[in-house]
Amino acid sequence: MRTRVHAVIAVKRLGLAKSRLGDTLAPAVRRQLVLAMLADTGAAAGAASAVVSITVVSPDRRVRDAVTEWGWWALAEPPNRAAPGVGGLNAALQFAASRTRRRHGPGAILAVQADLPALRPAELTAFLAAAPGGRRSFVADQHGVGTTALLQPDPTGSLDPRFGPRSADRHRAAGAAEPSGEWPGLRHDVDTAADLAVSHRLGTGPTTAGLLREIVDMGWQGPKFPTGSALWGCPGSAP
Ligand SMILES: Nc1nc2c(ncn2[C@@H]2O[C@H](COP(=O)(O)OP(=O)(O)OP(=O)(O)O)[C@@H](O)[C@H]2O)c(=O)[nH]1
Ligand SMILES: C=C(OP(=O)(O)O)C(=O)O
Repeated sequence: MRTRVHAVIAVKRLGLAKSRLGDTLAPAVRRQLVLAMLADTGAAAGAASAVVSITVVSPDRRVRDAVTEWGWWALAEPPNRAAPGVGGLNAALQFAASRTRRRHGPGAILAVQADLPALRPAELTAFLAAAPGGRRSFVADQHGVGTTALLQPDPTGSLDPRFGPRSADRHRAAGAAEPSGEWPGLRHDVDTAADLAVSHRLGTGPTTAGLLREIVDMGWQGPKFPTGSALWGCPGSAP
């Protein structure tokens, strides 16, 4: 597919984000990590040649302030009482897609997860090139279970995101294509400490790398996890 693509990214409240890292990272570090991964993911997505805009939707003002500083468009998420949890993510992405088109006009929409710190622009470019023109396409995560990116190439078509548990199956069942490609950075989202170690090995973008360096300086031993560091909520909980 060769066209201009608008990327949309959703981030929940920093205090709630990446709860599966809660046993490993102190809350302040976890919040920093969420922002660092967002910075690297968005920068890599924006550096892909087809991507012409980045919009981040979040109920958290700190996320929106950071995004504005980085030069992307920050959208406040409307309260979504009808569909909390995962429904909240899909509703947030639909909202961002519709506002993006209202702002920029009709165009292809790419929903990208916010936690792909090892994403390379070339991977996204390869995915976009491999995606067929007439239907939605998605990228399954490293486990083949979740979804890291969903593309609606039709400039006026609904994104119809189905993120959440077993979302790869759900996108497949909804008729989305699954172009093949290795794309390790595009497939490796970070949910757990083990995922973080994998992304670290793949090579993260500069903001996540800088934060990980700081954490190492404070006691993290490379991709292994430290014991006894004040930064880690649960000493010895190595992946
Ligand atoms: N704006 C918005 N983003 C959401 C919402 N729910 C999830 N997200 C984001 O969607 C992305 C994918 O979610 P997950 O990979 O499960 O990340 P997470 O929810 O931070 O991680 P856990 O707390 O460990 O489940 C993350 O960037 C979340 O911040 C929501 O209701 N609104
Ligand atoms: C919401 C999803 O992400 P995760 O599996 O990272 O929670 C998903 O894969 O649809």
